[in-house]
Amino acid sequence: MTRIVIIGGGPAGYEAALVAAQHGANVSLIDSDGIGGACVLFDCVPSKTFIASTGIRTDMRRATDLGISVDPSSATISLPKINSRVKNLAQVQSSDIRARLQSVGVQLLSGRAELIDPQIGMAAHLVRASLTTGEEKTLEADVVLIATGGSPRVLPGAVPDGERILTWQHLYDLEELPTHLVVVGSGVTGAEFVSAYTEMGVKVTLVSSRDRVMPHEDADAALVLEDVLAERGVTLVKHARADKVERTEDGGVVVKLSDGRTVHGSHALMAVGSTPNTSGLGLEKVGIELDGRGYLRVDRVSRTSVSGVYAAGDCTGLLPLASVAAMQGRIAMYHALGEGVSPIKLKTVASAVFTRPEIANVGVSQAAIDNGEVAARTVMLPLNTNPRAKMSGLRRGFVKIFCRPATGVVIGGVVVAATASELILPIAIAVQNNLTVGDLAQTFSVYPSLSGSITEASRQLMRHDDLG
Ligand SMILES: Cc1cc2nc3c(=O)[nH]c(=O)nc-3n(C[C@H](O)[C@H](O)[C@H](O)COP(=O)(O)OP(=O)(O)OC[C@H]3O[C@@H](n4cnc5c(N)ncnc54)[C@H](O)[C@@H]3O)c2cc1C
Ligand SMILES: NC(=O)c1ccc[n+]([C@@H]2O[C@H](COP(=O)([O-])OP(=O)(O)OC[C@H]3O[C@@H](n4cnc5c(N)ncnc54)[C@H](O)[C@@H]3O)[C@@H](O)[C@H]2O)c1
Repeated sequence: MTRIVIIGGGPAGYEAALVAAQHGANVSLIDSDGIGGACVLFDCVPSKTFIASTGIRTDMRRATDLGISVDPSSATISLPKINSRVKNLAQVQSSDIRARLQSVGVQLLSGRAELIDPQIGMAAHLVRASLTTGEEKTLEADVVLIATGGSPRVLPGAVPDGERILTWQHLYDLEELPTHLVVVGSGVTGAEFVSAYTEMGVKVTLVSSRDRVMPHEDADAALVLEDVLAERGVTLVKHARADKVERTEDGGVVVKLSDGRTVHGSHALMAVGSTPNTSGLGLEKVGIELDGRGYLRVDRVSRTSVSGVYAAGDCTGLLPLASVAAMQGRIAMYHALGEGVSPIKLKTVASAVFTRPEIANVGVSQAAIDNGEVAARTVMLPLNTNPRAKMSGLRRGFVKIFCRPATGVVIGGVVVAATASELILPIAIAVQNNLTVGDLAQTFSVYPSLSGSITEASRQLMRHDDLG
């Protein structure tokens, strides 16, 4: 029986453990923070739960347009109740995963793990688990999976104190909403929290090192979001690199920018990226070197350079998404256990930014098409032409679809809509399965529905030769 030791219990680790145990391996999983990892306990799941509460306020604000008057400012927000809901849901999710792992026979250990091979090049590896009980346990493994995730990046001049200078992991401990939140960093994390706190009625300033929000996302989508945020009163400070964040005498914070400007607020949320959890793992004991940014290098089946040692998830820096982490973990186990496995394909990964409106995408990007990397036919259909959007009072958003010029095969798309994270699926299915715009166009969509814009956009993209 193959002995597998997994270090880290986030999506990469727990999905790998489930697959490996179901394929008959003897699996031990060691995690220092709790089953579900940072994803379930501190990052993805809590943020989306919090955003679900803020969405109620968005709907209240928009209700007036539909003829129902509710005053969002008179609605009482109980932050302690929202926070305890966030934390309870995370714990429940963690317990559910724990129960599933136990039901398939995975041995769960709570503590920190490191490799302790006595010499490089051993056929089997040794892992020492320093358990939270104070005991130490040494496990022998034919296969080790490192799935240790990442942690919020800390700027030397802006060390979070958990009270006023915060990482996203501190937000659910606040007893009151900030009066003026300064969000430093305009990546996906920053954008999601700017949107969420703005919808809660909090004054928000966004400090962006670039000239726009979410520089890595679709530029048209980012523009829609910038418009919405400006309309909601968000101040965007562009080309602004934060050097320091300090507490002020009045109890607030000041963000000091590298060009001498300052931004004052009641709280600062540092959303300046993450760093991989790859120190203290004993990697030198097996002969693994990290890349220049501290990530573990892996190939498309999650192998490191050392036989029997795999890595998956945010510690590899491949694409920091829960879905990708889980897939990397599963692929590692299929490969290690000799099952047939296809290398991971990032071109088919669908992802979403949970702002209001949401932004979702899959496949090749508009930027890759515009700069000539990929040849494609493209269409962008504004949502305000969609009957269902009009009925629901949705003014903003669009559907973009990209297809191969000759064959009409769908290679990517972007959706900006309140429910873009759901609407992206038909395009993702098309990309994954090499379907054509003809296939999408000939599919019945419900009338009236937002997904009707996907079939309509596909029709607009069809040429006579797509008709088959
Ligand atoms: C604010 C935020 C929101 C996000 N929202 C989304 C989203 O909506 N959708 C999405 O797909 N992705 C989202 N992500 C990204 C997603 O959370 C990560 O991609 C995902 O958590 C990666 O999973 P992982 O298994 O690699 O690591 P993690 O979830 O970080 O888990 C790693 C675990 O390993 C443990 N560990 C570390 N070192 C050791 C050690 N030496 N011994 C034992 N255990 C150890 C850690 O304590 C942790 O529990 C979000 C990220 C952030 C920051
Ligand atoms: N909904 C989701 O799926 C979701 C949500 C959050 C995060 N994520 C994942 O996590 C990844 C990382 O996102 P992120 O936003 O946490 O990190 P990021 O690294 O993408 O963005 C951090 C931003 O902070 C800026 N920055 C860095 N130092 C700065 C400084 N001193 N002053 C001002 N700005 C500074 C950077 O230029 C960058 O734009 C995403 O690409 C995504 O894969 C996913």
